[in-house]
Amino acid sequence: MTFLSVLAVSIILALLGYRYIIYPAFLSPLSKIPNAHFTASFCPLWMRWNRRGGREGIHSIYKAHQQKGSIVRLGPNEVSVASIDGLRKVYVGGFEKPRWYAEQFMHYQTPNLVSMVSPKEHAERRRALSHVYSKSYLLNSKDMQVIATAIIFERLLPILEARAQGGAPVDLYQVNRAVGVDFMSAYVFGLRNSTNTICDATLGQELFSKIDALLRNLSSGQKVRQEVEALGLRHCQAASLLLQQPSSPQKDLSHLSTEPVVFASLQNHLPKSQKANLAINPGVASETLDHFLAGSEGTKTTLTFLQWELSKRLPLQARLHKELFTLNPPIKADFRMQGNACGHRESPLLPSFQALDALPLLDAVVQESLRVYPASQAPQPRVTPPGGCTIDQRFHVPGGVRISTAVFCMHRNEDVFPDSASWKPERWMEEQDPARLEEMRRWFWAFGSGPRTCIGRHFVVLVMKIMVAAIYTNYTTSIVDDERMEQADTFLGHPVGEKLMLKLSPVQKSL
Ligand code: HEM
Repeated sequence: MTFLSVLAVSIILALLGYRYIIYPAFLSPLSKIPNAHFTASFCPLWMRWNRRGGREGIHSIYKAHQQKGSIVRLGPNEVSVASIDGLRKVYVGGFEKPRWYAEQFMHYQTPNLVSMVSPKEHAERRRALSHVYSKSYLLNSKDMQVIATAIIFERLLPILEARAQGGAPVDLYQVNRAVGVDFMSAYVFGLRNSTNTICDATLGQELFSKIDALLRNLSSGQKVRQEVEALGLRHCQAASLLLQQPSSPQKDLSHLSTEPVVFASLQNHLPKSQKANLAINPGVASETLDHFLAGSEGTKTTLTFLQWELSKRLPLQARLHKELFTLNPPIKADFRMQGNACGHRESPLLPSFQALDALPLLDAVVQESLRVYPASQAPQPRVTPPGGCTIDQRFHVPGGVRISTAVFCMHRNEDVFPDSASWKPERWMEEQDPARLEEMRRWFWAFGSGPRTCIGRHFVVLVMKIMVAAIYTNYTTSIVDDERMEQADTFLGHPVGEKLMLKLSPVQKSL
């Protein structure tokens, strides 16, 4: 080897050393940020190891925050923040999402709210949907009343009642998932076009195994994607037909029907030229399919953990039951069973959603379940803008860096939520200091914040409250089998055992 080639190799090695070790570890502005692991400043392998097999590495990130503060460096070009200032800068500030979202959440090769990158396109879509997902709209929605009446009295309670009478345990994880997707599909596509996975368990199994394969990137992903997209398109076509029919007054439950609320709102916001087109608009198809999938995934995790925690506390169930009986009318399952569990009958009315929403213990139970067991505990990544940003008034993060907050790290802050891993609904009711309560609310981040906050948040909270009220007005629950009830370290953190067997006992007998 000649002197010149040795010199050339040495220069190249020195440049590489500077580029990949010296600069990122000692000279980059990121070098001032504490490293989550001693290799994090120059090597991405630590986080890659933590993320192996689809994991999120959330416990390692949390531990790093506990030891090193509210901002930590996860890799040469990646940081995690867990502070109010961080949330304000990154999420309220509207930093862009990385391409990962588009790859993961696009349907029909067309973006939807979750996967949209362009802020203008995103703002237009939000405008089309904000109204029908707003709290005031949902709490006053006749469609939602009809949907809830049909699902609770026609589908859910007959099945639960049959199980409670027969003493057979119920897998609440499967029930919650079915309730979530049936509610969502009814609100999006109209009650007549909704799935009925509560009553049709075979349909449910088939649908949920496809959704799991799609969302968990199993090898069958491409074929399954086509099948799920075809299903979404069929729902859209049915919703489109429903919109074209003249509406008729509702006489009894067997003829119940509702608007395809979300589908209609999207159609109404299409430009005139596209409205006349009979083919389903791909943007509408992509958006509605995404909500359909969120409906299946969103409610099941938090609700299942909520029921698990309540099942360990009989006195709390008794308090909740008492509160639920103040509703007028209470959601009672006192109907005559007729042959098949899903048969039609004269139905009692539900209480108003405003009254349901105002119940303090119910609210605290749902809020605490969303705090300890949110559907996704994972980091929500963004990319810093070209000028970068300064976090906590101390740390400058340059442009083009992957930056994220994980709800797990916000909700497990011991200074804000003492004994943070414990499920204590009382903390939302018994805190006497308004400043501390306000602080808890500021750190509560189950639905994200800023322009990309969850559009379905008021919808899922309402569905969860209806569901908890329907069950705990009528039954007490106790655990039969809760094997592996810990939350998976994946983007969607379902219970690892994917089941929760509970015994339902009619409430009068046990309280
Ligand atoms: C308990 C259940 C749910 C939880 C905990 C939850 C949580 C979240 C979070 C944290 C985000 C923000 C993600 C980010 O910042 O990148 C989000 C976004 C979103 N969620 Fe939910 N979600 C739930 C259920 C639902 C449901 C049922 C829907 C159906 C409508 C839905 C629709 C969406 C959409 C469309 C976005 C994207 C919003 C945007 O980028 O503008 N979510 N959700």
